[in-house]
Amino acid sequence: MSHGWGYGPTNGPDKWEDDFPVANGPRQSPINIVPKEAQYDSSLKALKLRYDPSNAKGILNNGHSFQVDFDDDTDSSTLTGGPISGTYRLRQFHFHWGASDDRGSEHTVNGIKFPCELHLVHWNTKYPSFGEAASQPDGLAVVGVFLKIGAANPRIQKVLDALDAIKTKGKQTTFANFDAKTLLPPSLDYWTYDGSLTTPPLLESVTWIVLREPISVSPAQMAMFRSLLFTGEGEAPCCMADNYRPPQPLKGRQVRASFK
Ligand SMILES: CCCCNCC(=O)NCCc1ccc(S(N)(=O)=O)cc1
Ligand SMILES: [Zn+2]
Repeated sequence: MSHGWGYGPTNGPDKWEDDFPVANGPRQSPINIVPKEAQYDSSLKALKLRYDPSNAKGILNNGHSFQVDFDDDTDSSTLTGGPISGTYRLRQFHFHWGASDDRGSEHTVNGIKFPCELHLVHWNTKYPSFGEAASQPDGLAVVGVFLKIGAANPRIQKVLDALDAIKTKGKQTTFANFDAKTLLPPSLDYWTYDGSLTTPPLLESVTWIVLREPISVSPAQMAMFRSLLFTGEGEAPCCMADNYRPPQPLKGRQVRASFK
């Protein structure tokens, strides 16, 4: 691919294998989750998410999505329990969404697409850094949360209010004192499976933990996501939307459920 990867007709998910052959690997993400085929595993522990709001650092338009970055120099914002062993540190969260409310999520449930999906990205502290962990089979753990259309979500609004300052690719601004735990639904019931990054480099290093219960977002809030641009300042503007990879072949993987 001569130009960088993206989500357009010439550089989108169907073209990623040109530069990233692992795109056709054995543990690619996302997947379609079929609850009836997920196996309840009583040995799965409850998720333990302990996030320190003071670790929030900044918010960045990276040209593919926007992400809120956290200070991951200490164990003050961590994920433990669930399907993982050891301690994983929160590095960033970001979203994937559609140009209309009928699509946008990466994982699907019984083939159903949600308008948006939140990813909270954590890395295994048995490795020295995120970059190191990202290349290990047990290096990353991403918590996925579906967003469904409903009442406006006051917890997301603080994030959305910052988007005006990062409209174009490469823009970032400070984003302090945010408790990512407030983005989680009441229930932490989850499905889990071994997968990958859903964007290049598509590394097969992610233990996926997808929450069963969605959180709400209003149509007006979805419009704010779509006000961002894929493009940089001074370029012909292209609205940031449909930044999702479609479900990938399961290739024999088992999806486990933490709930009956
Ligand atoms: C200093 C290290 C820089 C690493 N930069 C390169 C890199 O590995 N970036 C990967 C970033 C990423 C991509 C996709 C997801 S998702 N959508 O699967 O949750 C999560 C995180
Ligand atoms: Zn993601």
